[in-house]
Amino acid sequence: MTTDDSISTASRPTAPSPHPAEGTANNDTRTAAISFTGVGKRFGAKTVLDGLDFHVRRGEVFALLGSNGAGKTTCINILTTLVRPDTGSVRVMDVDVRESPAEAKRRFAVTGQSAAVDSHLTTEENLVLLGRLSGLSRRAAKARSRELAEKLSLTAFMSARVAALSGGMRRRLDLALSLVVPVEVLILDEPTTGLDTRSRQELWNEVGELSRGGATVFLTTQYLDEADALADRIGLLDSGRMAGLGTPAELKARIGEDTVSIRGSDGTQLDEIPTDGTVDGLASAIEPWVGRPSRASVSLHSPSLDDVFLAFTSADKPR
Ligand SMILES: Nc1ncnc2c1ncn2[C@@H]1O[C@H](COP(=O)(O)OP(=O)(O)OP(=O)(O)O)[C@@H](O)[C@H]1O
Repeated sequence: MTTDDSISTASRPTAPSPHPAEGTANNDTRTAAISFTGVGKRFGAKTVLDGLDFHVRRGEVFALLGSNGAGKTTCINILTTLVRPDTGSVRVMDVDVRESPAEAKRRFAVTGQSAAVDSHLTTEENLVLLGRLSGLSRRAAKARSRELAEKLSLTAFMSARVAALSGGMRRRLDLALSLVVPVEVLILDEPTTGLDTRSRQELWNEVGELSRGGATVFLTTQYLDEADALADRIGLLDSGRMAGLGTPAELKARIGEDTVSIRGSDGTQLDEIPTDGTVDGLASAIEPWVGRPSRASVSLHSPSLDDVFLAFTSADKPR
């Protein structure tokens, strides 16, 4: 028997039913790390965010997933006070980002948007400079730089000029820079875009460690495997609304159960039988096929996050 992680178009559920957006789960904004409440944003005639409601719990890793143009960066820009929403409100650790932007900014760090990066300086010089600009003494800034370099495997690159760093090292430096001053909420906008598999894995490990240390992590990504590997909960953004929200397991369970596929020797699908994932369930699903002369093969399919994404978002919706 083979285990098939992919799913054929024929057997993929067309849409989750019902299609609940759990944006109101944990709707007490005082206990949320981040809350979007009724957030709307238009650019010209285009509605990018359409009354968006969701909450990120304190201490969790939350991944916002969406297709190109779904509005992920717009969410980050509103959250980080770069863009004003037309309607609704966004709070970070119970601070309204519009009413008190300076106070909100002290609660979060954003990777990749550190204005202080100077590619002519070395890794260490950049880290120390940011520490000094953030009010640390020279000695404290140096100590913090070394501590972060060790944590993010940057020690061997401390004397390298940033311009000479690889993409993976540059991402790590971005992450280190955002951690110079400890914050409660870490915002990562597509943190591993363009990185190779090993660098992505290493960055995921770092994010996991930060999360275990108590930080709330809010990240956007187009990579389903990234969300699956990292996130406690995932929000699926589609046409400016939260089309689905839950743990990876909840979202997968919502679009359907495991199925057993029976195929003939020429690959034709002969039967597809829902199963509950237990050994007994599998045995009873394949029982009618045992001893048949067709030399049928059997494979088990569990819904993947790709299936979830396809079921909750639609390619033909306007973006
Ligand atoms: N300043 C702007 N002016 C006009 N349109 C904009 C502006 N910023 C974003 N948009 C539009 O809003 C939509 C959402 O963009 P956004 O960058 O938030 O999406 P995204 O989910 O981050 O996409 P991607 O994954 O491609 O980065 C897009 O259609 C984009 O063209």
